[in-house]
Amino acid sequence: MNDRRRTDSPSKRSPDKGKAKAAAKPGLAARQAAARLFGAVIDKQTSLDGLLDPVTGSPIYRDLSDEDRGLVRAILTTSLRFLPRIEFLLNSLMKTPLPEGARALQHLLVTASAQILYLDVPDHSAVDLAVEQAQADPRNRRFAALVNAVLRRLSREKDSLLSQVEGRSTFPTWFDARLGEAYGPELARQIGESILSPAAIDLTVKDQAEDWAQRLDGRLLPTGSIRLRNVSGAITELPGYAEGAWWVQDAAAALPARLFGADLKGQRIVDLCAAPGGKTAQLILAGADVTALDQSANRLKRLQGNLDRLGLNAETRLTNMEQFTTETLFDAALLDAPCSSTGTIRRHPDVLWTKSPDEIDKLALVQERLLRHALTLVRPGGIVVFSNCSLDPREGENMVARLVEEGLAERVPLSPSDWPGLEDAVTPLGDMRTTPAMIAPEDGYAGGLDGFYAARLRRPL
Ligand SMILES: C[S@@+](CC[C@H](N)C(=O)[O-])C[C@H]1O[C@@H](n2cnc3c(N)ncnc32)[C@H](O)[C@@H]1O
Repeated sequence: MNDRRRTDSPSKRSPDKGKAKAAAKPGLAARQAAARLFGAVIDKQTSLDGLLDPVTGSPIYRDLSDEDRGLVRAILTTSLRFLPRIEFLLNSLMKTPLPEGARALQHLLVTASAQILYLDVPDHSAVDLAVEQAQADPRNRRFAALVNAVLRRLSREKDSLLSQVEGRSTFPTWFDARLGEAYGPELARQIGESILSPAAIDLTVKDQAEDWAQRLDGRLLPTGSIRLRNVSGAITELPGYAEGAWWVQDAAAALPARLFGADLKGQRIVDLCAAPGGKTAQLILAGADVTALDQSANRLKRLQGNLDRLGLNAETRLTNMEQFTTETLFDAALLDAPCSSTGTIRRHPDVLWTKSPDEIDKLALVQERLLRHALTLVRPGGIVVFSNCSLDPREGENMVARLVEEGLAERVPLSPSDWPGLEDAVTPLGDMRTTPAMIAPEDGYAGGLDGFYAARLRRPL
């Protein structure tokens, strides 16, 4: 339920206005901001969404004009999408590696290279501004000539350099290894390619999906979601938004709630990690009586706002689900657990640079704990759907296998024939596994799905 429009396209550049007073030259403030924010992602593992939040984000970003914000967003997402390729090329152009601690210089070079290689920014302007940027920073001043030489060469030899890195992995080495191990080299390669372009915007509609697809010039996907073409303007201005006819939800994110079945009338379902509420809304619409929990007050407020707009009701509870107990056990529970989010790399290309393998292993343990608790909240025979947006089986398949083996949960397998157009997403054991390589592009609509895992489990009788 992300109502804000995100774009990777650089806005037309214009002189920095108003707040960017420090800028000596038009466009310089945006480049300086891009390099510093890139450093915050790469060196301090700060999330890009957090940094670029228009209200609570970094002042470095918030102080920019709207147009510069668009440019900075484009530079950052592009730098992150193509980082290993950019670094490879930069290394190949330098006679000696940069000094170990020269992080600000590295960030400057990467963000300038992203503009030259992949963005619609005139090369000479990207080079000139990068040199000026180096001169304005005492840490980088002595490298200004190097910046000039390397970027000019990058610009001159762009075509041949780009062909050198075509097909080269865009992931950190550790993630490449994990993907290869989980999916095999070919699928891992396809998932790698998927990160190079931004994800499409998908909508879940309350009803009349075909009509809405027509009205919004969207493509009705086999998942039931509507995929939009390039949206120009705010998503909130589209027909149906104000009246609460639909909400933004990746097509894969709309699948886990469907594992309970289409008609949930009379069922009491607890949505344990509910905010911002996309899946809660689906469960309510299917007829369930929903209790929605989240431990974040801000996010629960967003969930309530979203449900209000959609005209839907749920009982909401601000609580850590691990401390939540109930006298009357629920018929079913959805646990859409906090995870590494590696399935959302097309939308969040910072994820792989802000998460480490150790963190993923720790998150898998948290999810296992949450799932064990979720199973105690439903009646014997009750269903628990576990889901997350990770591509790593440690957080999904492997963890669920342990609980099934222990006898704490029984799998209620999905049948591929119940998922027309998504048969490949049903695993041999009957779980749902989507990847960004699924759903081919068609008629100008982008392809791809977020990487999601979902298992339908039953509490044994
Ligand atoms: C992946 S998001 C859920 C997305 C949501 N199901 C949807 O479809 O819109 C995970 C949510 O779990 C919440 N969360 C994480 N740990 C929790 C816990 N122990 N108890 C309750 N909520 C938790 C987070 O605040 C976050 O909102």
